Amino acid sequence: MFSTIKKFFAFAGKQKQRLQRALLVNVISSFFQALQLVALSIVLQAVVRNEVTMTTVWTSLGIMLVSIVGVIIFGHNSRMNDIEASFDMCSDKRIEIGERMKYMPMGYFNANSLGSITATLTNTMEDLQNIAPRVMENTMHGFIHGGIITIMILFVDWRMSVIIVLGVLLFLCVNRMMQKKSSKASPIRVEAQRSLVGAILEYVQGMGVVRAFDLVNDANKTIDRAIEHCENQNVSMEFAFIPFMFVQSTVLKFVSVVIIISSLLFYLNGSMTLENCMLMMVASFLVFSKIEQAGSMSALLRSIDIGMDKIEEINQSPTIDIDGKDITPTSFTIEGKDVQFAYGNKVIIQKESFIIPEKTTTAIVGPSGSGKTTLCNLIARFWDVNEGSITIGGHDVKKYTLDSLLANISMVFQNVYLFNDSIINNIRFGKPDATKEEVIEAAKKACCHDFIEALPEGYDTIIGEGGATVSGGEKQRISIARAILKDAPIIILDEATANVDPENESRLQMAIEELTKNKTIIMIAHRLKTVQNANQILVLDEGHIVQRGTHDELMKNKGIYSDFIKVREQAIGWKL
Ligand SMILES: Nc1ncnc2c1ncn2[C@@H]1O[C@H](COP(=O)(O)OP(=O)(O)OP(=O)(O)O)[C@@H](O)[C@H]1O
Repeated sequence: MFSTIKKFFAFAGKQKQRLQRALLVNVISSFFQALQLVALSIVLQAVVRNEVTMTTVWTSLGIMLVSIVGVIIFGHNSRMNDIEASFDMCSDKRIEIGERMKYMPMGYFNANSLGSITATLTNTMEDLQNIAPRVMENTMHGFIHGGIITIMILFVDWRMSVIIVLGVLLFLCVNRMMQKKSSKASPIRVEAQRSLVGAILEYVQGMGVVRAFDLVNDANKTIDRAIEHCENQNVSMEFAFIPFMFVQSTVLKFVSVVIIISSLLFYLNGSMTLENCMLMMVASFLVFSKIEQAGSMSALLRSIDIGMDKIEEINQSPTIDIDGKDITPTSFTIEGKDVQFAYGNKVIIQKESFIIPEKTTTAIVGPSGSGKTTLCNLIARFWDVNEGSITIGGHDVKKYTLDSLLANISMVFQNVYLFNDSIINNIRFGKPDATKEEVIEAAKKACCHDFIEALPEGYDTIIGEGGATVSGGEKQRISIARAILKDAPIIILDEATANVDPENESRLQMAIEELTKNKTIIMIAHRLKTVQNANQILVLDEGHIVQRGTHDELMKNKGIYSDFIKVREQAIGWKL
């Protein structure tokens, strides 16, 4: 229990001091609460000695009033600070993780981790910001309050303090057993929540497929199972705690009874005054009320503990430019030497070397799955090569910070992702400080100005998440406008025109020509014209560069390239 509290403060980062201040104020509030016992002692003393006067009434009333006002002021202040600091702590963590994610290797973001990341940044964070302050406050307040009353009782009769301390130790033993049980149940519960979020994400993302193939019932079954599993884990965790809570509570009640009986015995044998005996009877309930509350809340400590671990696990995941330097290359020639890369055990690029001279166009062609996209992703360091090296301007891409590397590269993907934001902001991703005029100029060059202007809100039109409210061709032209605005010297382009209608295709082609003027271009080429005009063609097959040269050179030799062209001429796979 105490290790989790300690961990919570370490986890709090910048908010640690505020949380500690809140705890200090909580201690003061507990002192004020304990004053009730002083007021009670005065009244009992006066009643037993038959000396009740108006002074007794006013004094005890005054103390009670001070106690209540103190508890309200300090308790309120402590709670407000605690809640505010917890919200700030979680928002700091979310921002920190968001920043870190930009520098994590792409391998981290697979389908498996998506549910886990989402669950951690939503559910777990929500739990931390909503539940953690209450659990921490109640747990700490309970023990501080109990501790203060025990110290006060020490001055009245040390024997009672010993009984209370023994009772609390017994209580802590049971609580420890509950924490152990919790340490087994909580990870399963957290995992069940992660699976549920993963299943829901998959369901929503795959909604198109679900409908197209009428899989609504099958998909529902997966979600139903995840919901049921999550529910079962929640219920079984709660059920597992109930016996411990019951025993904890019984221990405290039992110790209260021991205090009452001992007080009576001490009074009967003359070693305790009547007023102290009565005071102990009342104190026996006061001292344990908050501890009992702390005990039941502490069942949740383990979930908080695991939540913090999950968050830190993401926050401590390796980034890829830890040792990078801000490099400004003087040339943009790209060179790969003995590049080998595998996704897990599956080798995709097999010890290949290549040179892409600056301001030239290199077309990468090859069958589906041959590794074209992977090779481009290695150049932009979405992934790190396993062996060999890739350099830009003579510097290994691993030596750059990610920011200084990506400043030199614009990528236009086959699957364009637009954010749920205005069109102007989506284009500004290429250059966040661009003026509206610059954005419009880029949009004109990318042949998307006209359709944007025709939209009801023009450049301020909000695009749905993933760019759902614009067509595929329009999305691509917006992404080209982004790249034109960025004006990076290296362009990596997945020239995906296969699914675009002829009118869109010619516009897209004009946009691409504008984008690629005077740049170093690496293009996964689909159009024969592009391939024919490229300065160099790399033909990939099963991760090997099996042929390289210009179109004319490659056509002179028999091989996969000339076969491709022949097949293409029969209108399969390539566009003319
Ligand atoms: N993130 C990933 N994790 C594991 N395997 C992957 C991943 N991305 C791609 N692959 C696998 O790597 C191989 C090469 O994929 P890549 O996308 O580079 O091929 P490609 O030549 O660009 O294919 P296409 O022309 O169909 O887009 C494929 O077998 C693919 O299944």
